[in-house]
Amino acid sequence: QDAATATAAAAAQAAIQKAAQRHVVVLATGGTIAGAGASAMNSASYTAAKVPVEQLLAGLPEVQEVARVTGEQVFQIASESFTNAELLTLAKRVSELAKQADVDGIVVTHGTDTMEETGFFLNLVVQTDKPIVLVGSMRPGTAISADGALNLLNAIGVAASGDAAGKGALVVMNDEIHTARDVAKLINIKTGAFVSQWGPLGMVVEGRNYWFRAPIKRHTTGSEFNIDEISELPAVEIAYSYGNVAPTVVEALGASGVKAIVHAGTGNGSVPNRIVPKLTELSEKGTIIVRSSRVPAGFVLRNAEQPDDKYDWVVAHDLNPQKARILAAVALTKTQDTKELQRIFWEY
Ligand SMILES: NC(=O)CC[C@H](N)C(=O)O
Repeated sequence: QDAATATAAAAAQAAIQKAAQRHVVVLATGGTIAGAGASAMNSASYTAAKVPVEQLLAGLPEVQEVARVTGEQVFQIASESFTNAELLTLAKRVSELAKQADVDGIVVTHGTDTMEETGFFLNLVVQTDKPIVLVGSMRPGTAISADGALNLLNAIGVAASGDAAGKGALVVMNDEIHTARDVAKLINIKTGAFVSQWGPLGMVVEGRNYWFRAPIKRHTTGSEFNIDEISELPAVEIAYSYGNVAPTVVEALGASGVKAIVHAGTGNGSVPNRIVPKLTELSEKGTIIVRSSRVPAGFVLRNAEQPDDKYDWVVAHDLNPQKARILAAVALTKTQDTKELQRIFWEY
């Protein structure tokens, strides 16, 4: 028994040492994980995107046991202010690093507000099997029970582990490993903010990954999209529906010349009677209409609630409106054909 225990302990130690030799690059973009508040009591009132990556890593000496880590400050912003320009810059940098033989994994520190959008974008366009792990925090490092340190340590550990390879872009938060494709920020204020409606892929406990499932949708090396060939993203905007919604927003979006409108519909992607003729008019003129839902779980069925075949609309499958925006923009870099766009929405 003792011999077996000693052998297992030695094997675990050897695995840790091997992982510690792996090189993980931390690309820092800002958010609460780099936030600072006035006092330890400030868990929700603070300034995001203050602390530079060197300081984040210096405050976490434990990472040296997990990987050889280098930091790079890409941006220092709150993630609600991300634009397509930041998405492109970041994805191109991730792609470059992934091609380097001396890089084993990439971590992106990010504000939590739009982490699901950036994560899904990287999942779609970076052609690599190396782990890409997004991480953030809900409390700034200055707060009591700040969650950033363990989240970052876990993210670096996942990025350094061989077992995270080939699973696409991941989000590691609150001890859970999620596919960036499924995960969404569904709770604000609380540290358990991120939920995947189809469940997390696994958990990290005491530096070890425990996997329970793998993504089935196309991503990274299985994707037909490549950031190295994308220099611009077309304008795609979201129109939100609710009782008494006026056609003003849809009309303004149409007039602005957007390439696609994601309709964040009610229920199963239902569209108010006043909005339907506005959207059909736009799709007849060539604007792509993607029917999504403001309901955070479930999925939109083609030709249920609205005759998508007749109107030549696309349904967003289970993607929430903000993720549907990302996929529509990426897909439109390759095709304007609605049948092709619908295929892409089923497959990714
Ligand atoms: N918890 C957070 O990271 C939110 C901070 C900020 N709004 C952002 O998304 O960057």
